[in-house]
Amino acid sequence: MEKLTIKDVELKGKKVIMRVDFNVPIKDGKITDETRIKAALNTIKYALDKGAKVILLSHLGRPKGEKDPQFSLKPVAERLGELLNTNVYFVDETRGSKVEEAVSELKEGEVLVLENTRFEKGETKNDLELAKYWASLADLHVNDAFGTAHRAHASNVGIANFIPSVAGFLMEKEIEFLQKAVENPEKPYVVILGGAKVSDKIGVINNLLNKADKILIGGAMMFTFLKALGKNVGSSLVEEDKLNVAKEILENSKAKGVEIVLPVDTVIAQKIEAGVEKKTVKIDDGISEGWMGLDIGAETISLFKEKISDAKTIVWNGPMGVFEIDDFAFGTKEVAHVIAEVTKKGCISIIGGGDSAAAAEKFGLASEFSHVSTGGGASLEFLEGKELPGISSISEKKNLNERKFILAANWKMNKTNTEAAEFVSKLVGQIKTEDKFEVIVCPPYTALEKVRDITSSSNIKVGAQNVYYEDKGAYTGEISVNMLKDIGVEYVILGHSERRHIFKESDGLINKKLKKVIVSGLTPILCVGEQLEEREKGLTFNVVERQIKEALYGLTEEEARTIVIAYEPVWAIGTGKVATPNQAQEVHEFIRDLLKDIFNEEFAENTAILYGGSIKPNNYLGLFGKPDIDGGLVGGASLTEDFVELANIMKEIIE
Ligand SMILES: Nc1ncnc2c1ncn2[C@@H]1O[C@H](COP(=O)(O)OP(=O)(O)O)[C@@H](O)[C@H]1O
Ligand SMILES: O=C(OP(=O)(O)O)[C@H](O)COP(=O)(O)O
Repeated sequence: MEKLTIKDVELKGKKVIMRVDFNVPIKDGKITDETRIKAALNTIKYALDKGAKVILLSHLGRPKGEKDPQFSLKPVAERLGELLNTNVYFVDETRGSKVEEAVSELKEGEVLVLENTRFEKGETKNDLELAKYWASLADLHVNDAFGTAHRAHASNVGIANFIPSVAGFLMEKEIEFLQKAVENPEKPYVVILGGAKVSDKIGVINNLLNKADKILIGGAMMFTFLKALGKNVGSSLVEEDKLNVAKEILENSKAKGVEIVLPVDTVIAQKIEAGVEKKTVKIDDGISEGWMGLDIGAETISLFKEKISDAKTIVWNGPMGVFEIDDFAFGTKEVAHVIAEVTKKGCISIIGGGDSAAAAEKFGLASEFSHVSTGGGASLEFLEGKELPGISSISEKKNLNERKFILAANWKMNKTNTEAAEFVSKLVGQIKTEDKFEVIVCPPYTALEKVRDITSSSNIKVGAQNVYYEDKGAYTGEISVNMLKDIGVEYVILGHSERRHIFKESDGLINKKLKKVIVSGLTPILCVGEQLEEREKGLTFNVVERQIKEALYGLTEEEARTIVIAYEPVWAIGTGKVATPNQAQEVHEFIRDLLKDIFNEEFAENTAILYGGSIKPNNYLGLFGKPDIDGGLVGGASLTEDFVELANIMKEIIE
């Protein structure tokens, strides 16, 4: 599954709330490394050039949910204006009238920075009320904050519950490079780990043991491994509680045929300070008490160079020594140079880590790498194979050969024949699906034939909103399947919540209707969904499971194969309340797993599961961007030209 990016959506005139990671080091009010600001410029400029009204959100440092001047984004906003060479508005608030006024005055092509998101208590708690507020300021969310992707916060994750969230260019690039390193790295694949803590990197090492050919370990973390091997490491930085873990990793690496390369010499000193006495000792000779290893030695640099020389993929996380002090920067510098050299020969080299990136910048080598990640923790967790919440919350592109996608209109008891003919004639002229998805219009019975006549020259199909299961007879007011087939109807909605709760249709009756529709060669759209009090009692899955099992009772896999399912939470139908994309996805996933249990994996994967309930153009991308939502059963919005906009949204994101 690929993520939707800013390039896949319309921006002109839209209010775009963009989450960036401007968490830059600031000393005495001065930004000491602006890598992260520069990394976001492409996306910001693109949005502005397309005529969007851009509202930037970011955190800075770790204020504890209250205003703290030392963490104000004001200096960042000023620097951004210089880098963009344009006026950047700044509001020293995170919500309220000043924010709303500034947003309302924003013109196309202008940018506004709001104050530090972490001045809000709800930010780090992923408070949905706060997320909903920020979402209310805009039409679209662009997530370009890769460095924050391992955090599930309101401004990068919660917000995606309320408006569509797409990836910015930085996010897209980070995912592309790190995915390559995790999923299908070209070999030989060499991982170089350093930095201060084994505990930070254990997950990476264990995950990469399944992929890497060699893992080179420097930095402070080498001493935990060396001590685990019985070496005397003096007063070097060791994580005593990780000695067994280190032993396990060394054992695992042998079992997996991965070569773990440890330093053979180290530069030692008695203090971490510039200008102190230092010397190089062989690891096998041991380090005296009071001395600590602060860099890898010359022999180790040669050894690492030889191990790196034929690499086709390199991931580097963590400096080889205390690179901030020149006395102990040589190992990091030399390793960076070697990586730059092999990169020139076609190796894919990725730096994943804030300090490693800073080291590359320090030696003027950052541009020599294939990719320098802007996220330390985020790239680490990505390399560990973890799912990052700030990535999974971004809407996904849909792939044509995945399964059938459908946009269905349930007009309910609306539109006379004349109104129906007039409206559907417009739809025929405006809806172009490019064969990417099915469009079905379900008018009242009285308009079925007329609508079928008008749509027969298009690829819009027609469906009924109900049917009876008998072929004919004394069933006043009912319609038979044959009557529908006779006028070219192909789909039938069954079990809609209004049929169930207003007209008291039972699961048993729905089962009979479903069988009749299927045996007659029409396609059923089976509606299921819980009522508010059932959801509040935590019975959603129980209700949906019962409705599906009862409806499918007695049907073989072959007979049920054509079925379409529509999950319509009753509390969201016609109420203006819409299930959040995550709420809907959760139930869709449950339904797909239930179909797997009832029939099999293939059946479940091939069944279209539509969402229904207050779908509107401003929430549809977020819903349809979820992996198990295959389209919509649209009520109110299908009676207006919003329906055309919904079709256009689907066209944009199905590739
Ligand atoms: N031998 C060492 N002894 C003590 N600290 C070290 C040593 N080698 C590296 N470090 C420290 O490790 C820190 C960076 O580690 P880490 O945060 O894991 O890197 P990254 O941010 O790239 O993931 C640096 O501040 C560096 O000074
Ligand atoms: O600097 C960051 O992470 P990193 O130090 O792991 O690169 C991100 O901006 C996240 O900040 P946080 O770790 O305070 O949540």
